[in-house]
Amino acid sequence: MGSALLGSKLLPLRGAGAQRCSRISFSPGTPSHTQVAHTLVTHRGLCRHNTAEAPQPRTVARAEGGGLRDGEFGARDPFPAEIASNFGDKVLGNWDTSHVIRGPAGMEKITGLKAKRCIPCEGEDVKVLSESDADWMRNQVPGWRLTKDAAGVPCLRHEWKVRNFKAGLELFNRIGKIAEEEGHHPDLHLEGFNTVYAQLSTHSVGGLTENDFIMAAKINDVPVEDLVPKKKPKFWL
Ligand SMILES: C[C@H](O)[C@H](O)[C@H]1CNC2=NC(N)=NC(=O)C2=N1
Repeated sequence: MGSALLGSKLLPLRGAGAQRCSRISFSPGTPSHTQVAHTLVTHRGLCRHNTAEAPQPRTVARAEGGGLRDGEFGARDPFPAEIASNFGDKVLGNWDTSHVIRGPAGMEKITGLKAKRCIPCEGEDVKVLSESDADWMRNQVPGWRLTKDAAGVPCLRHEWKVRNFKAGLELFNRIGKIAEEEGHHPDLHLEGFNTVYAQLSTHSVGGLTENDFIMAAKINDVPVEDLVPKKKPKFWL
């Protein structure tokens, strides 16, 4: 079985029958997706499927410079067996499923919303986002959904089930710490002793701004494993 090196992750490649992989590349995301330099690898080796054949010499994947060669990066070409299996009709998602291409681990620390800081809400640079911009940016804050608050103002909302009331207060504190650092504050609710929800909108302009998405991305990094109910191990008999 061959493998490819992307950043520091080794990706297993499952060949369907013996194939010589010349190059693995990755397809472009949505046009406005920030195309960042990926470590493009070339994989020279034999992607083997049946192990009956004698093992062939396999060169180690070699990482090349971060440039996007030939202007394309995308999923590797499908193997004949994958085409024959009609895999195109069986993949998950609908025609409009938007696939977010993730860069190598750690990249979001230097790009994207998490690396940004909120700007003063009263400044003239604070712009209300259009519905389509808000909808596109929502892709970068998994777990948050676009809705409206009680006053009908567009906002981002995230809900957590916590172990108990005390855990809910602790979650408030962890989120509050970020809000104080950023000078941008969510509305926090703790209901029924174990349901926390946060709503983000920019009150000074009565709508959603980039500040709200920056906060949502940072709140997504808050550790909650010790606050949410322990996952019960599932045993399938
Ligand atoms: C002076 C202070 O920066 C402003 O009042 C900030 C505080 N936090 C804020 N948080 C949110 N969500 N919206 C605001 O308009 C806002 N304004």
